[in-house]
Amino acid sequence: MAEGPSPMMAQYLGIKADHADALLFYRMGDFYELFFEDAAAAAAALDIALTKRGQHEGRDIPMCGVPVHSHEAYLNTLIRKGFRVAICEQTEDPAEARKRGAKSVVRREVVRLVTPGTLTEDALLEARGAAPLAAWAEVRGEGGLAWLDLSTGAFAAMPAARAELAAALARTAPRELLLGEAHAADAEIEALAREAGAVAATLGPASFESGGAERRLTAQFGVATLEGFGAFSRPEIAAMGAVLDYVRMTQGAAAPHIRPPRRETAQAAMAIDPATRRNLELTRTLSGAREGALLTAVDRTVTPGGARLLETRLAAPLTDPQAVAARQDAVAFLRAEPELRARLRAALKQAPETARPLARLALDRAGPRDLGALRDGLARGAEAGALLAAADPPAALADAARRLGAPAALAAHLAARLAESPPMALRDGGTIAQGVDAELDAARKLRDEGRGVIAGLQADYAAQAGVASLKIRHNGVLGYFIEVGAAHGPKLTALPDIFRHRQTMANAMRFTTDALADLESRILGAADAALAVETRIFGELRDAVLAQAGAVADAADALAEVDVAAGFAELAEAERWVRPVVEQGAAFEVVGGRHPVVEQALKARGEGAFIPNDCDLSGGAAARVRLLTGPNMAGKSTWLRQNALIAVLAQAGACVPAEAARIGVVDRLFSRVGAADDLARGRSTFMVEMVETAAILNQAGPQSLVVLDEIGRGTATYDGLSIAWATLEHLHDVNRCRALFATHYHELTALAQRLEALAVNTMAVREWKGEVVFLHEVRPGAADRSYGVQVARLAGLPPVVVDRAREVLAALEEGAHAGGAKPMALIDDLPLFAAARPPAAAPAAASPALDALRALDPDAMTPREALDALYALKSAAGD
Ligand SMILES: Nc1ncnc2c1ncn2[C@@H]1O[C@H](COP(=O)(O)OP(=O)(O)OP(=O)(O)O)[C@@H](O)[C@H]1O
Repeated sequence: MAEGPSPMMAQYLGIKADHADALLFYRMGDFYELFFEDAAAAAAALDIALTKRGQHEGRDIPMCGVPVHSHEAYLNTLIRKGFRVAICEQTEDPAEARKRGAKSVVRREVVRLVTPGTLTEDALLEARGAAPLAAWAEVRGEGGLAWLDLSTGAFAAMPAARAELAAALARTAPRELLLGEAHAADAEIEALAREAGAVAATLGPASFESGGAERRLTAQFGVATLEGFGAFSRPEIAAMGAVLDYVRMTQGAAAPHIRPPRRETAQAAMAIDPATRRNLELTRTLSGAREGALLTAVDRTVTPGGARLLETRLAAPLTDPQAVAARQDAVAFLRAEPELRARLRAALKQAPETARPLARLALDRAGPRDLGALRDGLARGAEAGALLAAADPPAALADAARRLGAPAALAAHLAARLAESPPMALRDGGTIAQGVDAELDAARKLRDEGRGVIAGLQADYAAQAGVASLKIRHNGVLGYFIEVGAAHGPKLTALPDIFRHRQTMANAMRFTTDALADLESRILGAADAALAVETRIFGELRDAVLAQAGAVADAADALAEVDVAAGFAELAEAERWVRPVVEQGAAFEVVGGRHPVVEQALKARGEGAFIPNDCDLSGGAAARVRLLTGPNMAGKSTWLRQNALIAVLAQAGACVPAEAARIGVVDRLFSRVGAADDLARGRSTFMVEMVETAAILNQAGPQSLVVLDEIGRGTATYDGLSIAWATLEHLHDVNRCRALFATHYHELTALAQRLEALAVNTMAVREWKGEVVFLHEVRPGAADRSYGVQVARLAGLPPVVVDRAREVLAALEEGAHAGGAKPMALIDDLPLFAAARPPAAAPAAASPALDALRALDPDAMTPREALDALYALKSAAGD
C-alpha cells in the first residue's frame, strides 16, 4: 500500500528542498537528526552509526543524529571537511502544535547556515587564525575581491583582476570564496580557490548586481554614499554586496556587526604570489605545519587578536616607507622601555578576546561569558592604554592608547552589573551581580529562603516519620520529592494525611506533601522571576555594548597593534635584531644577516652558532644580481631565503636578524625553490618550475626582489643549463630587478664577465682528509668544484657506490680537460651517462636552444603556445 510521506517527513522534505547544497540538521528534541543522503554523508564523515527510521516510498530512511549539547564538535568536523550545514530548529512550543490537532507537526525553520567562512563560535575557530569569507566579482574585465571576517567584523576590498587573483587570495587567505554564476564552472578560478584553501560557493546574479549591492552597503552602514569609505570600483562594490547578501542568507534574522569597509590597494602591499609564500614558508612550512614557519619563529604576541594581526602584517608587508617607519617607531619605543613593555604585556596577557564576543553579541549568539570577556578585555585594555599614554609614546602608540581608553566607561558599566564569574548560559542563572536590581535580589532571596525551608522540612518530616535517613531530593521529572529506603516506605504510607506516594523504585520509595508542592511552586516562581530579570538586564547590557560597537572594535584593534609592536620589541631584544632602514629606491644592503628560523633551530638543537652573511644588491658599484655557487648542504638556500625574509620582516615593520640593513622598498617578491610536483593540477616538477619562472620573467620589475634556487635542474643538463642561462640574462637585462640566483651550473659564472651588474659568490668549504667541511660563509668568486660525491658520502651512500662515483668523476674531469676523446670508452660502459655527456666548454651562444629561447616573447604567448615552445626548446636542446 503506497502511503504519502508522514506529515513530519513532508515537512523535512520541504525544508531540505530549499537547502539542497547543505547537510540539514533537523531538530528533534535533544538531537539534530539527518536523513537520506545527508545521513550517509555525515555518518561517514563523522564516523558515527547510520541507522534507519521509518520508510519513504517503500524504502528504509537512513538516519543519523548528533546530540544538541555537543553538536559543535561535530559541526567543526563537517565544516573542516568542506560541508555546509543548515541548522533547522523547532520554532514553536510542541504544546502549541498539539493545539492544532494530534497529527500536526511542530513548526521548524532553518535559522542559520553554517559555512566555512561564516563561523563565529570559539569552538569552530582557531583563536590565533582568521577565517574570512571572500567574494570575487568581475565587471567588464576589471576584478574586485572583498573579504569579511564575520567573527570580528573586519571588512575590506581591493582590486583584483583575474591575473592577480591568486596573489590576492594568498594574501587574504579566505576559507570560503563566493563567485557569480558566470564563474560557477570556471575550473581555473576553482583551482585558485582550492590552492588558497577556500571552498568555492556560487551565488545568483542578484547577489552580485552592483546597483543592488550598493543599496545593501549604504543601508548596512547607514550612509548615503560609500565614497566616505574609499573610491571603490564597480567590481569591488559588487563583491562587497555579495558578501553582505551571503551573510544575510546564512545568518537568519540576526544583524551582524560589520565594520565600515576599508579599501586596500595592491600597490600598498608587497605582492607575494602563492608559490613564493609557500617556498619562503611565511605562515606554514612546505609540509603545512605552523612550527618551522617564519610566523611562528617571530610570534611573541600574547593575545589572539595580536597573533591574527601579526599574520595579516606578514602576509602583506607595506610598500610606503613612512607607514613602515610609523610601525618601526612603535617597536623602537617599546624596545627602549623594557619595564613598560613588561607591564603592558602582563596586562595584555590577562585581557580576554573582545572582537569575537562582540560579533557573537550582534548575532544574538552570545552568552554571559561573552559579556564577561568584554568587561575584562575592555578593562585590561584601558589599563594598558593608560600605561602607554603616561609614557609619552610615538604617534601610532598614542593613537592606540586613546582607542584603548575610549570604552572605559562601558567596561565600568559592565563591571558594575555582571557577576564576578558569569555562568555558561543565561538560563543557569547568576549572570547579574547582587545589588544591581531590587526585584532580582528579592526573587533570589525567596528562592534561597525556599531552599533553606526545605532543609528545615526535611528535619521535620524525618522526625514525624521516624526515619532519620529521610531525604528531600530534586530531579527534572518529579521536581522536589521525599525519598526513603524501601524498608522504611511503610512508615510513611502509614501517615496518608501527610505523605502522598509518588513512585516506588527498586530500593527506594518517593513521596510528596502539600507543603512541599507549595514550596516548590514558590521556589520555581522565584527562580523564573529571577531569570526574567536577568534576561532583561542581559539584553540591556547587550544593547549598551552594541551601541558602542565601533569603539569596542577599535579598542580590540588597538590592543592587537600594541601587542604586535611589543612582541616585535621583545623579539628584537631577545634575538639581537636591528631596525632596518626602509626607503624609496632600489638599495638592498644587509650586513651580518641571519636566517630567523634556521638560527633558532640551530640554537634549539645546540648545534652551534649561525654564521652571519652580508648581501649587497644595491646596484651602482655593487652588484644588482648575485649568482651563488657551492656544494650541496653548504647553505645556499639558507642565504637566499634569509634575504627574502629580511625584506618581508623589514616592510612588515619588524626588526630584522642582521647587524644592519638598508632596504629600498620591494614591490614584488618572487621566490622559486627547487619546485615540487603539482600532481593535483597534472604538472610535472619541471613544468611547475617553468610556469613559475615564466611568471617571474613576465612580472618582475626594477623594484622587485627575485630569489631563484637551482632553476633548470629538473631536466637534462644541457636544457637546464640553457634555461638557467637565458633566465639569468633576462633578469639582468630586461627585468633589471634585484636578484639572487643559486645554481649548480658552474658554467654560468662565465656570464659575470659580460653582465656588468652580475657578481659571483660561493659558499666557502674546506676539504680535510678527503672530507668536506662547510664553513657557511658567502665569499666572492666561484666554487672550484661541487663536492657532490663527498656530500653523498656524508649522506651514507654505500662506499662501493661512492668509490665508483669518484672513479667516474675523475675520468669525466680528465676527459673534459683532454678534449673528451679518451674516457668515452669508460662512459659508454655506463648507460646512465651515455645520454648526458659532460660539457666540453661553457655552452656559448651556439646552442640552438638558447637561440630559440632568446627569440621567445613570453608576454605575447598564450599558455598553449608557451607549452609548444617549451617542447620545441627541449627538442632543440636535445639535438
Ligand atoms: N649561515 C649558516 N650558519 C650555520 N649553519 C648553516 C648556515 N647556512 C646553512 N646552515 C646549515 O646547513 C644546512 C643546509 O643548508 P642549505 O639547505 O641552505 O644548503 P644548500 O646549499 O641550499 O643545499 P642544497 O644544494 O642541497 O639544497 C642548513 O639546514 C643549516 O643547518
